[in-house]
Amino acid sequence: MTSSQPEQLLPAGFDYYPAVISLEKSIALYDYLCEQLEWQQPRIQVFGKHHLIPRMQCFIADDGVVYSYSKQALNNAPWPEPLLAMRRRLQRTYGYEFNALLANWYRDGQDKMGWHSDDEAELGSQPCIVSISLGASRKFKIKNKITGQQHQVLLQSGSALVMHGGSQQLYQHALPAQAKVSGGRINLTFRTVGQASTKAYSIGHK
Ligand SMILES: O=C(O)CCC(=O)C(=O)O
Ligand SMILES: [Fe+2]
Repeated sequence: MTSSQPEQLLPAGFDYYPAVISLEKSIALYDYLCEQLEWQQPRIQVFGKHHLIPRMQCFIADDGVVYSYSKQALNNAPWPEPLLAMRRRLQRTYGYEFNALLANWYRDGQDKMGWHSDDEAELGSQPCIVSISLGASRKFKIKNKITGQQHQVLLQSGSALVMHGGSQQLYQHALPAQAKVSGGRINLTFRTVGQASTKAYSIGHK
């Protein structure tokens, strides 16, 4: 795990590290997680209509961590050993303790995530979220909530994007569809979720 300076010029609170895992390991982990995680595709309600979310997901968390998705509590999946090892490395590198991990699987370029901030109360006011990318490279967009100014970074396999400080208060982010991308991508977002709150994390994650 590198502790060198982040590469691309992004707004304060977004740090991109292109190669925290070797390409070979990142692809091996992608294949392992595709097969081993219990992927789900929950429904959400947007403007009164029910939709399947446009990606697969799996929520992994310590016992006692409560997470709801559109008012339905999700079961916490257990940590597979390779992700426990990764959590230990990330905790050492970034100095945060993570008790939860939302894994997103974008099966191809049609799968996506809409504009949102990870600003729910149970994440705290200035959360640190470490986002690891495995598989196909995808564009990640960042938008200033007040000025609308946008930034973009290509998230490559084996990279880490660390969101911290005011990144959720001041900006939204999204993973747009990219019709020409045929390969799949898994994204691992390590988080610290408050133990006491039962508020939904993912409302608005269209
Ligand atoms: O797939 C990504 O890189 C973004 C995931 C994300 O924003 C989230 O899980 O909240
Ligand atoms: Fe997010």
